Amino acid sequence: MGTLPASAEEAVARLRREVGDIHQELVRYRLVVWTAGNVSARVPGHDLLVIKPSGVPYEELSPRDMIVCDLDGTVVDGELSPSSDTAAHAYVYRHMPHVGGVVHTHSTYASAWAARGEAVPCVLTAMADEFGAEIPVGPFALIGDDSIGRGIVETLSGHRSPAVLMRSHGVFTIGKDARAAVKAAVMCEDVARTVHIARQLGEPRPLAQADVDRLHDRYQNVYGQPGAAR
Ligand SMILES: O=C(CO)[C@@H](O)[C@H](O)COP(=O)(O)O
Repeated sequence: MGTLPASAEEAVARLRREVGDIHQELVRYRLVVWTAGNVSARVPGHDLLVIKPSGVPYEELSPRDMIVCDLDGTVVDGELSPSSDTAAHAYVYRHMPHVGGVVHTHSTYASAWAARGEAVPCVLTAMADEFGAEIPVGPFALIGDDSIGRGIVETLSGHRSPAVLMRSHGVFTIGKDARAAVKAAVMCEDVARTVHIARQLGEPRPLAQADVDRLHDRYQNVYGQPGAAR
């Protein structure tokens, strides 16, 4: 096991609290059952990430349980085993330097689209706002090496969406920080549900690309309070 640089200790302590606490949002928004989801955050200025421990019930998570890993997924600081998706999170951080947070869930409606290997079409203004496009499908990949991370990066690189439906598996989202990635996971499940319901009654109508662009620009740059997180 490596050693945690002294220069990272303050940021790690903060991220252990934030990452531990934000897992409750997965429960609150019903994105997970049992322990089937995880959140990580990049440690700014360091090739390190903070991620939840594998298989620990969310109600038992505490800041000291959070694991610090390097961007190869090797544990640097922590007593427990890191999430089984650590390799995927680490791969994303290595190959997408703008990403500060990664989330994985098996949320029901989004995972149903993943089971069909079908992208969620951009047919709602809320999708244009948050995703700026369809929510794409990534390749089927087995857990245990860089396959899932590679599929996430190959699908989302150059794509507006912060969410990808990994075929036959579930949702991975990215964001500038863990909160942004969690929000993307919440919104992904919401629109996956709405579009699924719409499709039971007919074919949803597509949005014009120009309208998608305008809506996305407004939401990403104007919506909410100046300087506040969206
Ligand atoms: O999809 C899988 C396993 O197939 C994982 O995402 C688990 O569902 C969550 O694993 P931990 O983060 O608790 O290790």
